[in-house]
Amino acid sequence: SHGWGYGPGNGPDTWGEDFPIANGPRQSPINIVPKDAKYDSTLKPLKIKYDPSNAKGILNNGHSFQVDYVDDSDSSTLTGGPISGTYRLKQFHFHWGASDDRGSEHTINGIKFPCELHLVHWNTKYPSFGDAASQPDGLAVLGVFLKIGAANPRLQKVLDALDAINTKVRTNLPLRSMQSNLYILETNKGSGLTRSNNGLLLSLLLFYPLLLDICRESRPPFLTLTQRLFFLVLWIIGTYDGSLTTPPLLESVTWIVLREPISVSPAQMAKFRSLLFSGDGDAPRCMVDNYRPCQALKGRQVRASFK
Ligand SMILES: NS(=O)(=O)c1ccc(C(=O)NCc2ccccc2F)cc1
Ligand SMILES: [Zn+2]
Repeated sequence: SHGWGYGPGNGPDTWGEDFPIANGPRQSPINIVPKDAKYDSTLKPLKIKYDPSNAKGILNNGHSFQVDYVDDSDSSTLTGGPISGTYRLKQFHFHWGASDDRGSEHTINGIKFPCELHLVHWNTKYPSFGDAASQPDGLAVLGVFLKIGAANPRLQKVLDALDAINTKVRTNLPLRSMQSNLYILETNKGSGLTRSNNGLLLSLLLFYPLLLDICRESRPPFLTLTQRLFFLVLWIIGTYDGSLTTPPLLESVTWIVLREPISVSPAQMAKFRSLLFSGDGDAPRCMVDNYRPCQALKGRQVRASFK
């Protein structure tokens, strides 16, 4: 039988046949309406710690491409925000459209972004990702929107590796040339950094890509004093209890969607779209529109970390 996918015969509308949870009470993605999100002052600062040496391999799994991480230690973790305990980074991947008017899974006031990055973490109170994936508090996925703008040099390193995984491959390719440099960044919420200090916040956002510096060949430059002084504030536009957005659609994800998008250039989007759903030897099918449409909220509360 043909597996699930995003085509006419096996797309999101057919997933409920093999995965009845597709119509469950906490499915993802959703449309986020900021004015309906509840400001939650108890949300702690999000602490993101990513370690350069953990990037393991890059893989085209026939639905997206993902960069897998070694997750046998707490060297790349997510804590704070709405979650309690420590969640380990397992992999990150993307969803994108055939054109810039669509591609993201979550939407904001119905607006679609051309691409959405998912950083997938699992709760270390469980022995493995597979165990955590079936628990209501097992996973936490950080969702970051990409918007069309200047080319993102950090993203480019990942995209350069795509030539080697143009078609669905089974094994992880070594990422020798893609040692990632991700920084230990404390975020803080209330230290006088209000929305009014736009200047400071704006300059902070210049450092923002550091967080998502998903790979850089050179040795990480030592953070300058000013960088140390900068606390990165990550505004959460919506956090809610949801699910995996692809089969098995397990309802085990605490979603944390960030407000600030990162940039991607049209040429870089073309690179995403050069990937194939198909495997070697199959008729080539461009990997585009690999996003699930928004699902019903079913009474869920969406919380935000800012007014
Ligand atoms: N788009 S997303 O919501 O961020 C998402 C994240 C991870 C998966 C995944 O790991 N699937 C395989 C899988 C699922 C359950 C158990 C083991 C697995 F390998 C699927 C979707
Ligand atoms: Zn995803």
